[in-house]
Amino acid sequence: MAEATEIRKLVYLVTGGCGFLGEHVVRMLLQREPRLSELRVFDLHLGPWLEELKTGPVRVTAIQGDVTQAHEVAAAVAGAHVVIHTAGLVDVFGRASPETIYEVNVQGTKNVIEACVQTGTRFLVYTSSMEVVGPNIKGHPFYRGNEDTPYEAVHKHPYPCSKAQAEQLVLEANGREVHGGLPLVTCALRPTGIYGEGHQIMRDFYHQGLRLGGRLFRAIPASVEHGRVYVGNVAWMHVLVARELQRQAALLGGQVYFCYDESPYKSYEDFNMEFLGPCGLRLVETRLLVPYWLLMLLAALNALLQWLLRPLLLYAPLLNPYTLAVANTTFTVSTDKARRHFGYEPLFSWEDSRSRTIRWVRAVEGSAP
Ligand SMILES: NC(=O)C1=CN([C@@H]2O[C@H](COP(=O)(O)OP(=O)(O)OC[C@H]3O[C@@H](n4cnc5c(N)ncnc54)[C@H](O)[C@@H]3O)[C@@H](O)[C@H]2O)C=CC1
Ligand SMILES: CC(C)CCC[C@@H](C)[C@H]1CC[C@H]2[C@@H]3[C@H](O)CC4=CC(=O)CC[C@]4(C)[C@H]3CC[C@]12C
Repeated sequence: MAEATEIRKLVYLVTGGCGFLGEHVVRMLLQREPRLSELRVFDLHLGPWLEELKTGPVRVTAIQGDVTQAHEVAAAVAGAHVVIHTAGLVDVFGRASPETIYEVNVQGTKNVIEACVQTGTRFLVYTSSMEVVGPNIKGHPFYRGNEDTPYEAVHKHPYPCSKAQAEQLVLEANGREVHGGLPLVTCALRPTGIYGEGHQIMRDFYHQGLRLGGRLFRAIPASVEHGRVYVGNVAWMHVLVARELQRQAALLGGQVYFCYDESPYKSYEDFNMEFLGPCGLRLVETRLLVPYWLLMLLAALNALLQWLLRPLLLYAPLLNPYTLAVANTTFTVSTDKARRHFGYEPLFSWEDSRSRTIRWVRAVEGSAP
């Protein structure tokens, strides 16, 4: 017992800790970070599930707050040893304005960095995204690329632009002197498309399939490959990199790492069918019926309708020119940088990730869309 209290001395803060990824990071920290004494969970919207975590040996502090408010962030960061900054506005559908996306993703990240500097917090892990690299607006494929693969990263959409700016801020902050005189140590993780328990878009596809009588219609050629990564492995990578950042600051500081695991490379739709198939949906081949030019036209029409209807209502369908371009461009990563630098191995095998996700989709069955 004395030993346990001696070991438990670290305070971690997870921003966005009630989101899809954030919840997994929070739970993973409680399971796999034995040196944790307090876990602060900061989010705009706190989840009721946090209550059940408050009975364990780690003090779980729920903080309702907004990353765009510098004073709220500084208050939450003060006294924390490590910050894992996953909070972000993930919007590629036009639900939020570009200004709001920048405010949350860029200004929010600036606030987190400044809070670390002001309060003396030394270790910052940022959840970036593969989107900071691509796919680019030209639709160039990124095939089995790694952190050093040259790629023309040209973006226009506010989400990837904001993530790229925020990532750069985090990396540039590495080495800055924090309150107390020691250097800040930062790094960024770049997940590809995350899937697993709690994945809202998977839930939407599932309900859409149910509404269409158990069918989904193929829109994208099966030859277009996407890199996907299981949420539990992304969470595990955050826990591990946060730990190793403290041990190997010189090696890990200022670095970026793609998040990867053993999930197979497949088209976005074929990959989703790995889970939706066993839950009773089937993918109907419609390539001949829906040619790509027609999809582009529909996507452009959706964008126009979104713009025209904006004063009256929010029209934000899944299909728009940006999501179509991303869905239709091969983007896969193949790297071992995280293994070499901090000994990362996926915690969940593909089989395990798949069965956990299927179990979750089955549980979603019957729940309201
Ligand atoms: N979902 C995906 O496939 C990928 C996500 N990411 C990144 O991972 C991070 C987490 O994403 P998800 O869990 O998918 O999204 P999410 O929307 O489920 O979680 C984001 C969390 O941030 C919180 N948040 C948003 N604005 C906030 C604000 N102003 N102040 C405080 N909290 C705020 C939300 O309430 C939410 O709980 C994001 O930074 C995202 O860019 C990166 C790659 C892929
Ligand atoms: C109906 C269309 C033809 C197909 C729609 C699928 C799209 C909604 C999704 C295809 C690829 C997804 C993106 C990709 O996984 C990379 C991402 C990384 C992030 O950081 C955030 C999410 C996303 C942009 C993800 C969003 C949905 C897709 C565009």
